[in-house]
Amino acid sequence: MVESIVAVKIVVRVPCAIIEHNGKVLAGQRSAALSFPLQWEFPGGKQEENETDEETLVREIREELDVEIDIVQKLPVTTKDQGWREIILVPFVCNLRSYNITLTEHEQILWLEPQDLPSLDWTEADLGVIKSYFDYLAGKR
Ligand SMILES: Nc1nc2c([nH]c(=O)n2[C@@H]2O[C@H](COP(=O)(O)OP(=O)(O)OP(=O)(O)O)[C@@H](O)[C@H]2O)c(=O)[nH]1
Repeated sequence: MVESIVAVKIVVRVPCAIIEHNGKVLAGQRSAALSFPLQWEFPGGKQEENETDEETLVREIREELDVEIDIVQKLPVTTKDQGWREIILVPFVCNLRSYNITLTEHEQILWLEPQDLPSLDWTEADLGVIKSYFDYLAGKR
């Protein structure tokens, strides 16, 4: 008998927010207790069943930062193969409706000038997001 093993890779879609405010961009430091501890990311999270990208994003930002956002622009996705799963990061440029952020998951947040974003230790997938964001900014000039 011939047996075959079919490896099924989990694909996880993760909308994330590039939040702009007064010319700066919000970066979130992941909790020491999570995967990729203390690395930096754009807030967001895994899509749940029957959600659109935008619905996931609004829900995750409420959960993580307790704040409402307006979505300005969807940017090209970045994919990251993590071996057992593939992450599809879906970045959105966003604005804040109010400035009262309460952190529920992140160690800390920083507001950075766009050109200073690469100075942080980002999760690998975010390097593609930062590039997409720089392309977006260049297109606006
Ligand atoms: N929110 C967010 N997640 C990111 C970014 N970059 C990146 O690789 N990810 C990965 O996408 C997944 C998002 O999951 P999550 O935020 O809902 O929850 P989590 O960290 O507990 O997930 P995990 O424990 O499965 O890794 C994580 O594995 C996270 O490491 C990013 O910029 N923002």
